[in-house]
Amino acid sequence: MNTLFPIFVKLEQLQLLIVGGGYVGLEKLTAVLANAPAAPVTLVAPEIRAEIHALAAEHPTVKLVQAVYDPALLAGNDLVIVGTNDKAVNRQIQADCKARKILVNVADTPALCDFYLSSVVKKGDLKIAISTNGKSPTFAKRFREVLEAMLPDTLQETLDNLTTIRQQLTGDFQAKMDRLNEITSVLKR
Ligand SMILES: C[C@@]1(CC(=O)O)C2=NC(=C\c3[nH]c(c(CCC(=O)O)c3CC(=O)O)Cc3[nH]c(c(CC(=O)O)c3CCC(=O)O)/C=C3\N/C(=C\2)[C@@H](CCC(=O)O)[C@]3(C)CC(=O)O)/[C@H]1CCC(=O)O
Ligand SMILES: NC(=O)c1ccc[n+]([C@@H]2O[C@H](COP(=O)([O-])OP(=O)(O)OC[C@H]3O[C@@H](n4cnc5c(N)ncnc54)[C@H](O)[C@@H]3O)[C@@H](O)[C@H]2O)c1
Repeated sequence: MNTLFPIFVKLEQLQLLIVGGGYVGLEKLTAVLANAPAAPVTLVAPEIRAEIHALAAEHPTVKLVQAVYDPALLAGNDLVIVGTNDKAVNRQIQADCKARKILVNVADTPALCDFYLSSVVKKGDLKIAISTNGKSPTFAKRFREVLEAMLPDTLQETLDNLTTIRQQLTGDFQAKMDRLNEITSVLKR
């Protein structure tokens, strides 16, 4: 059974620390910025890939710290993503986060993660997060591609129209809900 509970997080209002500046650090930073380009992110590692430096140059809220992990770096962070190539370091960071009640993702060890990153389908304001419960990230990626190809480009127009209707509807809560359910029922056909 997949017991993961999906939520949509406002990263602009939170402090994220990424530990590791290799391929995994790059993959996770790219995923974060693709969704939340103005998220405050600190990435720490003694060696940081050139692509990460390029991303930081484009995103003023990204701060790079060229250093080995130190627990003092956790202060003030709400979320931590760990992706160093040293399993013992990854485990230590996870323990340090748990001691401070900071939510942590250890990219190469699902059992140590408080949360997983998901594969994200985007069409205008619509966002669909996909998880396979950690069973196959590659399936999640492929299924994202399938859904992206399926969704019409007119979707944003539909959402904009529904927003206008939502704002203009009068009556009590129940009456508004009935009307919105009626209007959107065409989507089921
Ligand atoms: C969705 C996505 C989001 C993102 O990262 O942005 C994501 N992984 C993606 C891609 C991807 N990751 C890997 C491959 C190589 C092929 C393969 O292994 O399948 C590919 C495919 C590729 O890159 O093409 C390797 C890998 N990943 C994990 C492990 C460890 C393990 O399983 O033990 C290993 C082995 C490492 C090793 O062998 O050393 C673990 C996790 N990866 C997750 C998310 C979480 C579960 C999500 C879920 O519930 O499905 C979880 C548990 C934790 C986390 O990372 O949050 C993103 C697709 C984005 C997109 O394109 O849409
Ligand atoms: N979840 C995923 O999506 C996923 C995908 C591929 C690989 N992995 C796993 O993640 C790990 C990292 O892979 P990679 O390809 O990014 O490795 P990499 O060699 O490209 O990068 C490792 C990074 O960790 C940093 N580092 C090492 N010790 C550190 C320390 N004490 N403090 C801070 N930073 C430190 C290095 O400076 C470097 O930036 C591997 O164990 C790999 O198996 C996970």
